Amino acid sequence: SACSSKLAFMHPMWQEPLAIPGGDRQSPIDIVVRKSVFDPQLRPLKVQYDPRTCQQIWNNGYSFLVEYDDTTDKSTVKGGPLEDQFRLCQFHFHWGENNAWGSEHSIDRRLFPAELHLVHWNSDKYSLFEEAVIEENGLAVIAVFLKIGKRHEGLQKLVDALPAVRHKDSLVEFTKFDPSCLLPENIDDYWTYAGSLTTPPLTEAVTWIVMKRHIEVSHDQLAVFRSLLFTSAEEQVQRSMVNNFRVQQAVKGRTVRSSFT
Ligand SMILES: NS(=O)(=O)c1ncc[nH]1
Ligand SMILES: [Zn+2]
Repeated sequence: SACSSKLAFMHPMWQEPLAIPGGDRQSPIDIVVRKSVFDPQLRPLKVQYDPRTCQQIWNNGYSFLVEYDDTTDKSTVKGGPLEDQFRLCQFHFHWGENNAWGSEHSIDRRLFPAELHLVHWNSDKYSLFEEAVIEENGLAVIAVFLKIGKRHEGLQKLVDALPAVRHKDSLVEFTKFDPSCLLPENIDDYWTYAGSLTTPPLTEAVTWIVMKRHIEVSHDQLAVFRSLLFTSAEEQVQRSMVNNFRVQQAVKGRTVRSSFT
């Protein structure tokens, strides 16, 4: 699927572009729990992923992306804060050089060692990711925090494939992976807010759905993430792919809603 290959992940992200589109609903943010507002109208999230739509993993010089076939409505999310049905196009992670930081969002300033993003686009309204990426209600990203703990058996298949995409622009076939194994058992408790992509084009098209419950991965599994490189095989100087998160952005007038009290 072209859902993310066309998105130029400029890096390092810390060279923030001068002009940001709109600029009043940027991501990521710190979620201040006591300022979030419980919304009883938020429905449970309905996630339906088909592992047969899993296609490949590639290193785009910013993160590694697991890409899904998004030409049909086989892997979708709806419900929750979403009015429409959204198609999964890819998932990726953000992580730190150590376990003290790495996530893009934080909860009352608490950072996690890593954060999973499952990226979906509004297939009720648009026919391509590229169309949806510039529209206000075009995208929905589910974020899940990772904590260091017991080994995540479902993640291991992905970890084992990472050495094959060590360098920027490397790609391998990767199939039959069900990303619902990366969701916490309880997906009914989440925060949601209107935000943006955290990598270029930084468009303000995202309904963020940040899970309250985290998942656990082992120290060794996360160490393999850190063995990836930002740089391509040809480059003289190799740079470890770590700290690939964006600086947090101002909340401005936004309200973060919670699906739980
Ligand atoms: N990190 S993010 O999920 O906001 C994203 N997905 C595609 C481009 N940027
Ligand atoms: Zn992301």
